[in-house]
Amino acid sequence: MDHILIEGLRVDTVIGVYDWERTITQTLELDLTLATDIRPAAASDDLQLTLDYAAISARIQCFAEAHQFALVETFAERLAACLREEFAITWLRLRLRKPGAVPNARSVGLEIERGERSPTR
Ligand SMILES: Nc1nc2c(c(=O)[nH]1)N=C([C@H](O)[C@@H](O)CO)CN2
Repeated sequence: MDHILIEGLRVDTVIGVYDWERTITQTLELDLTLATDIRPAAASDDLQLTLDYAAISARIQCFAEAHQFALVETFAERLAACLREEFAITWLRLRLRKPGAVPNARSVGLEIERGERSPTR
């Protein structure tokens, strides 16, 4: 299976469990791996036949602006569901980081995988 990658996508959103976090926006950093078969697009040189990483990135920006979750877990789960509904994504891996959330940690966040992987060809 082939993968389309989106790495280091930074989005601003209201997110956090504490009162002070409800009054500000914070930046989340996302890495996505999106399973697809790139061969039809490659054979025809046609964007319509693949996952448009620009359109997906724009949708993620829009999603972040439209929601105000407490937990990064909720953000990740709901975003994964949204992307799978709106794009032809059979499987995805989403890594999400919340920089600066824990002062002495280089990074905190999570990684999820959703959907079914097609058999390896
Ligand atoms: N597993 C999680 N732990 C914590 C979260 C979270 O979303 N998932 N959030 C916080 C706070 O909002 C933190 O980011 C603020 O410093 C704490 N733990």
